[in-house]
Amino acid sequence: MALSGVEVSKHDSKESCWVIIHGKAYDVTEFLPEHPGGMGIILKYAGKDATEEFEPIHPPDTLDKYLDKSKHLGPVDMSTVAKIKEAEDPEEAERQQRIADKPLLSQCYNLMDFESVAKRTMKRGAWGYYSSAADDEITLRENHEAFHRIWFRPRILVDVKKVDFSTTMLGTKVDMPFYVTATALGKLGHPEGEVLLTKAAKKHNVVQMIPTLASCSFDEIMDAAEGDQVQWMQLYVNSDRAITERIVKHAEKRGCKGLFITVDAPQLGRREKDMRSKFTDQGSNVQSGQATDTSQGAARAISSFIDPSLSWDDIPWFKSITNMPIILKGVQRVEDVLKAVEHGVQGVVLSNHGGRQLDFARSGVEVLAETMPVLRELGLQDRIEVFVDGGARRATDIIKALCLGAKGVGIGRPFLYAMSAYGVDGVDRAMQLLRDELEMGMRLIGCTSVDQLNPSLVDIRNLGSHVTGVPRDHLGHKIYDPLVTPGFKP
Ligand SMILES: Cc1cc2c(cc1C)[n+](S(=O)(=O)[O-])c1c(=O)[nH]c(=O)nc-1n2C[C@H](O)[C@H](O)[C@H](O)COP(=O)(O)O
Repeated sequence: MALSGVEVSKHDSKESCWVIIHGKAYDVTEFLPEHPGGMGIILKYAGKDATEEFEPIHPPDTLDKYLDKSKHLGPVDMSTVAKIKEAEDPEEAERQQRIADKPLLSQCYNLMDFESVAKRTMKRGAWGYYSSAADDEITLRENHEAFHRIWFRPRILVDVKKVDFSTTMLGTKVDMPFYVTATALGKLGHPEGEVLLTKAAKKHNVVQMIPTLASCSFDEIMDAAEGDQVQWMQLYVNSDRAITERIVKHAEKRGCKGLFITVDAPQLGRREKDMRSKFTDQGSNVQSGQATDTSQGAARAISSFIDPSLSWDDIPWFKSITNMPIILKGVQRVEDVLKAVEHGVQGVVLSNHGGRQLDFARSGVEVLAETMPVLRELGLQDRIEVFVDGGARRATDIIKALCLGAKGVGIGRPFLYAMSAYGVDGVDRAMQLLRDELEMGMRLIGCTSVDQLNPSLVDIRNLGSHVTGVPRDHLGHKIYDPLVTPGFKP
């Protein structure tokens, strides 16, 4: 016999707290103090239907995995549940209008177009989470700016009739030299979440990296893959190593072809747009003896499990629990690339986490330019695959990175924005646009395959200089220019 909404609504306090998720009631009273996201966010939905809030943040198997079966109270007759009246929210009404007025997908001509549409159409909390970066977001901007300090030295009079930009990454043949990097909480942007990225990656034969903090469950994302589609696993290492071992072994058993251990996030960065979003749940939560300050937005709330003690000493253990290639994601200087070679891992991602961690960390592409000459000098360039991510928005950014020696380039936000604004068709178009740009870029640089891309094709003399130009002389530019100011009488 299904529970009634009235019955559930009686359990709306810390003393007795029931919530409804996907039409079933759960007694979460005892779980409240352990919830990483704090008690407040659950209590806000005590006695009510919390599905909409729950969905983007938690993989579907969360309750089965973490809530004792005795607390699963069974189905609820949803016709008896009072709909949570979202007070008429003028902002939401305007947002819906912007969605209705958004440009046609065919009017998106580059990856930044998707960002522009997503910014106007996404919910504030979701936009805040995806777009945010640490502190003053200097590194976020530098990631893309750095590509602007790399200029091409194209070759001419090369027969570029046939251009092939396929390559291999960790032994997998891919059609294009980029991959879908791990970005958490896909359902914040689209109700179907990361499985849409899986579908688009399959269509364009590029690799998808599955995030630990995906909204979809790991198995859902693996199940969404087709045929011999290759996926990698991104791992945040849990303080409870038994959980980590279980996740890694399961990923290998399911056929993941790479373990990308995130090493730049002993704790998630302070991302102020995220902190200001509605995920900021007031009140704190005592969790295994430590107060969890949930006023740090979604990022902090969902990442308290991450182990800040992770160190080089752990690498032998990882090598003992898996045969997957191990790649360190978030390496930010050549000395650590050399240590990665010493420790016998198969790859590194030169990355600052999309600027979401340490502000003023250098761009991945600048670290790449520092790294590859040293590896070549030591004859180590074939000992390790070097990937880079952060700020890549054009195929020319990808080509620049490959000229400098990258094996492939990870792309994050653009695919999230494309998915959020236009679903799987958006991601498909984004990848198609990159395909078109790659064809043109390779042709105009005078190369017919990625193995021809080399440092002589780029000028990086300015890459390492972070000096900004002379501050723009706005006054002079705009006002004190008598020759062109109409009506000015000298
Ligand atoms: C945009 C974004 C990036 C995240 C990301 C979530 C978002 C919304 N998350 S995070 O919440 O914890 O920070 C992850 C993550 O799960 N794990 C990870 O290794 N990198 C994470 N990253 C970093 C990502 O893998 C790339 O390093 C970064 O996105 C590359 O920069 P662009 O976005 O400019 O392409």
